[in-house]
Amino acid sequence: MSAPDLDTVAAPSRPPPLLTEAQLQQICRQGYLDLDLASTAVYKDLDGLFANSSTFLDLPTERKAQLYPSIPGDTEHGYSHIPDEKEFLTLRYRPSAQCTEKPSDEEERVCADLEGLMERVWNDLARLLHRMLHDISAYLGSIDPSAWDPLISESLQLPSSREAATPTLLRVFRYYAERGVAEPHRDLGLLTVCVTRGKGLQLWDRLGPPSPKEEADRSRPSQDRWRDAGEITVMVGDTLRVLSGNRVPAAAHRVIATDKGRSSIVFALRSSLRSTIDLEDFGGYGQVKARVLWNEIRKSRVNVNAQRDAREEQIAKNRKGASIA
Ligand SMILES: O=C(O)CCC(=O)C(=O)O
Ligand SMILES: [Fe+2]
Repeated sequence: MSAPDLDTVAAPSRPPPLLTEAQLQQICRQGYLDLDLASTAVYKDLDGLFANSSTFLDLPTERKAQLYPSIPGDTEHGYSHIPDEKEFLTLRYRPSAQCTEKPSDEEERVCADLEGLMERVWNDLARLLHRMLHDISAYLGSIDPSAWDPLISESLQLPSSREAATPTLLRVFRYYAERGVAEPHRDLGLLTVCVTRGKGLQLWDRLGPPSPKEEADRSRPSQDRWRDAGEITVMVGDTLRVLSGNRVPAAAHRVIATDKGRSSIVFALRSSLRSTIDLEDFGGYGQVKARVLWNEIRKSRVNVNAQRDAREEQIAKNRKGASIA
């Protein structure tokens, strides 16, 4: 047989899979997956971001809040401080300089480095998760791998303004020693990457063998299925669970307090609220507005990063029926 004429051979319609069969099986059955990114460019940027965000978080609280103001009660963009628990900086779009007190040269340098790194990490992790969504769809067979494109195309690069933003976010956390926690929950979006320095993040193992206590009392699952997360974990969120027709579970996780405290970088890829989702592309019927789906999933949830009194109020409201998530 003669060699094919390469000029006439069509390029493959999508890249070869990033995840192995075993990794796809793991994430589709367990809802989470450890990733090794040590040899990739984004790993260096993640290291840089840990160092740089730590310099930023060492600034006085008042300065951090002035440099990256957040809307009161809204933890989804800007600097947030939960007294005695944790602090974090969230970006959903490129921040505009709006600091009322002029930044010092040193602050300007720290913020410019921080924003540059956050933008690079955003773009790289968005690409990685986009590719994972393709792989998961091809693996399941019921979802058109390109079905995700209209939901996430606006989130693949850090949006340039608040108007262009979607719910997708990148966040750097500092959990205080002995106090920093996040209650057990599932994320709302499609896929979340958690990069962790120090122990504290734990995932609920749906598949592990039952403990002797569970064996003894099968009606009451025990608490010992919490497993420490590895350095980089990708977790399934509830939007992906719903759009997969419950074929892929969302990962239950929590952060427990540790004596040293902990730092983490979290990138949560979530659907744009402007699209209409064609459920036929996901193996279902009809259409749903992305905003309606988002609101349904968010209903009765406790925002684990809200101020303590807001969380307690939400938990009390949900006490009859809904779970913390
Ligand atoms: O800090 C982390 O690694 C995870 C935090 C978390 O689960 C969340 O903010 O949803
Ligand atoms: Fe989470």
